[in-house]
Amino acid sequence: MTFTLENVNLIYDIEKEVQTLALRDVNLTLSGNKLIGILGPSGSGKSSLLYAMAGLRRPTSGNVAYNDRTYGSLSAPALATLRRKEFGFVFQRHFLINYMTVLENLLTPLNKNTGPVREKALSLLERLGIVHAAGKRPYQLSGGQRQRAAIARALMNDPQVIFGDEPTAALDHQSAREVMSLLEEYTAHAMVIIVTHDESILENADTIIRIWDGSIAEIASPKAEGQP
Ligand SMILES: Nc1ncnc2c1ncn2[C@@H]1O[C@H](COP(=O)(O)OP(=O)(O)OP(=O)(O)O)[C@@H](O)[C@H]1O
Repeated sequence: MTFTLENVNLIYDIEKEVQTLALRDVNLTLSGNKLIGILGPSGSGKSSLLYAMAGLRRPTSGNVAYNDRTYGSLSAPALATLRRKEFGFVFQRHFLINYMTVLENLLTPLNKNTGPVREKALSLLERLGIVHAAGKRPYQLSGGQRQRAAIARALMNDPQVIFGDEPTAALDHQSAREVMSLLEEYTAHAMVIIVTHDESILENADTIIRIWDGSIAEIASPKAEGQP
């Protein structure tokens, strides 16, 4: 899979007196099953970049394309279908539904409760080490367990790309490391893009994009640079 961003600008509150230029003339190409980190200070535009790539925010100008599909030429329902089929999302807050069990939370996005879908959900929970919690409600889990459940839910549709917006921010160091290991493991199947303030969770990243005041300040490939 490949993302191509061309001259992307994103202005919030364009109709208001005070506007924010969150992305400034961003040009970027990303491809392959890699762990990609987006780093930068608070307010620098990290989430805006992630949401523009995920098709959750339309840029004010410029183009974003995923493979051969340019978002600007897709209708809102077509873009929503693309997101549902190809992308998985993990946020800082888990957004699990508290009155449903963990298993039901995994089944809900697919809207199916057939045998094979249940099997898949259970096997994901098994892989993520929380199958014993399948019948529990999210509020009965620890923060780390809830985040694993959120990752399992994001993996239910076999996404080609996983977008994580500060997925470890609410976790202690040990849980954050475990969640990152799971996401790193998933790069065998998909591109994983993580927004974070915390550079330490990106120690195994293939690519690190540093963003500053809405512009890309640097794109580094730490692993490649570390090789002789
Ligand atoms: N919905 C919105 N409406 C208006 N301004 C917004 C909106 N979302 C973000 N902004 C502004 O756009 C700029 C970039 O925000 P963004 O959330 O992309 O930054 P960030 O680097 O992810 O920040 P943080 O690390 O604090 O989450 C900031 O100045 C922010 O105040």
